[in-house]
Amino acid sequence: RKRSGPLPPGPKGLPVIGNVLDMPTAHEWETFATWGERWGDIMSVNLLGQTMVILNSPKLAFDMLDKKSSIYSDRPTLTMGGELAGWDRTLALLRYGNVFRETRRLLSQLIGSRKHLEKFHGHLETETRKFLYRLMRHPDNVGKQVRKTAGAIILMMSHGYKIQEEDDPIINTVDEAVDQFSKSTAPGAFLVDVFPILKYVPAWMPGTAWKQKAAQWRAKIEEMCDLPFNYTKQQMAAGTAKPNFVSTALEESEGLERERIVKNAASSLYSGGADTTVSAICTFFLAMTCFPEAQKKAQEEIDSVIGTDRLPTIADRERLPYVNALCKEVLRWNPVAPLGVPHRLSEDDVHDGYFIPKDSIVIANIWKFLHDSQLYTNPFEFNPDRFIAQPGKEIEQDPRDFVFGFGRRICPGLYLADTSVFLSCAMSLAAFNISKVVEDGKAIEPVIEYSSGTISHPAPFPCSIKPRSAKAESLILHEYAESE
Ligand code: HEM
Repeated sequence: RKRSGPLPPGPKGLPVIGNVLDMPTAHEWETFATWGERWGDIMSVNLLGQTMVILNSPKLAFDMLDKKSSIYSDRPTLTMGGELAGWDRTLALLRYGNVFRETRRLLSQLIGSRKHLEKFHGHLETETRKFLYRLMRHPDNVGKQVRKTAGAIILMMSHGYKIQEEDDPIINTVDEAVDQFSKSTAPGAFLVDVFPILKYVPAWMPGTAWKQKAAQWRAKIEEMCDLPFNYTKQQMAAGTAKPNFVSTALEESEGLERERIVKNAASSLYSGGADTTVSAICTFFLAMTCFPEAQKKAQEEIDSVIGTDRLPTIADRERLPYVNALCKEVLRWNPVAPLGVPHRLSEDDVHDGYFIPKDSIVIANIWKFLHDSQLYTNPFEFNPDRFIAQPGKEIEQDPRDFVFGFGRRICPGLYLADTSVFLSCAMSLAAFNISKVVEDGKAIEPVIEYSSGTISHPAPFPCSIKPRSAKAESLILHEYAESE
């Protein structure tokens, strides 16, 4: 192909394999940020002939992925996670085209703006009150309670499904499937992603255990899509369905192709929404355990604005600037998707004098944007005050401009995510004191450690969660009884 400029700079690779051996295997965002210091904000690597462009500045991400989104909105094909395991039926890995556009249109009708979300405010508040109650009863497993709540919120909206308190079969299936997403799409975990031709190797050949794994994962993903969808169809047939995304979309239009699109769009809501929100809310609990000053300030604000006779609601949001700042800092400090999801360029482009060939994979290093000392003072500190107006100091950039990605691929669940994170943080702060676990008179310092992979989670950490007072405890019980 004729090049109309040089490729963006990057480390010199080896013949044929290019930079395959240079690629980091964990916390890639940190290595990419270090590379950026040497090679610049736009750089590229070559992986067996595949160009991968890494963007280390938000301006470039906006100029390319947002302003030129008509050509930067495809997704790369992932042989293991996408083609073989079957994640390519969900929106996050769907190729750019008509099915993609229709799926985005359907999701946008449901949750595409703050206005759309208003009709779910009551639902979100009720589920978050139940979350407080569950957490009070089982304070030793925050992650499990957060996950159950995210599932309860989304499955009601997507399929009109009310979860069972214990051992819900749909929650169990979708959680198992979602857990496989990061495993099956992890860069470099499977040789077949590097040499797609291997997918034709027969499954009986020795050394092909990964093929059986792909088949098992595929079966689980099918179950994840089918189980809740069949539930909704049965409810529709019996005339007992509560209005939900699937029933509304199927009433709008019929046919097998329509069913397929609606089924996959509905499971994209769960698979895209559950794990991400879970990571953000777990980060909140970790931050509150480690930074009691921020917690105290937020609680003082809630007490003075709302009092202690009720829990905060979405309507209180405007009046709680510090709690809002704290939520922004939760999204910034350790972002849920540090590298977003890779975009793919569908036509040759020239940007800032560099030639970017068609089919290049383009990665926005969101983690770097959020830890850039030109945008954030002491970026590694957890400091909600950076988002509060102070004399002589400008408010720092809203991390929500970055954390949800870019262009036509921007997260379709951003308003739902933003509202869920606010409610969980505000209500938990009003109800609980979150602190370090004390053993033999000594406070256990949590280790702040995050997993690699598309969705990054904090490693399990000890924390103590107790109602702030007897009054807070009876408020949690009362609000739970009301919501049931
Ligand atoms: C704090 C929570 C969340 C964060 C930080 C987050 C972040 C992201 C990011 C960075 C992307 C990739 C954007 C890009 O390619 O440029 C994305 C995509 C996506 N998100 Fe979210 N998300 C969150 C919550 C949610 C929720 C609640 C839902 C649904 C209910 C959702 C559904 C999706 C879907 C379906 C995609 C794929 C979009 C596409 O490929 O067109 N996300 N999200």
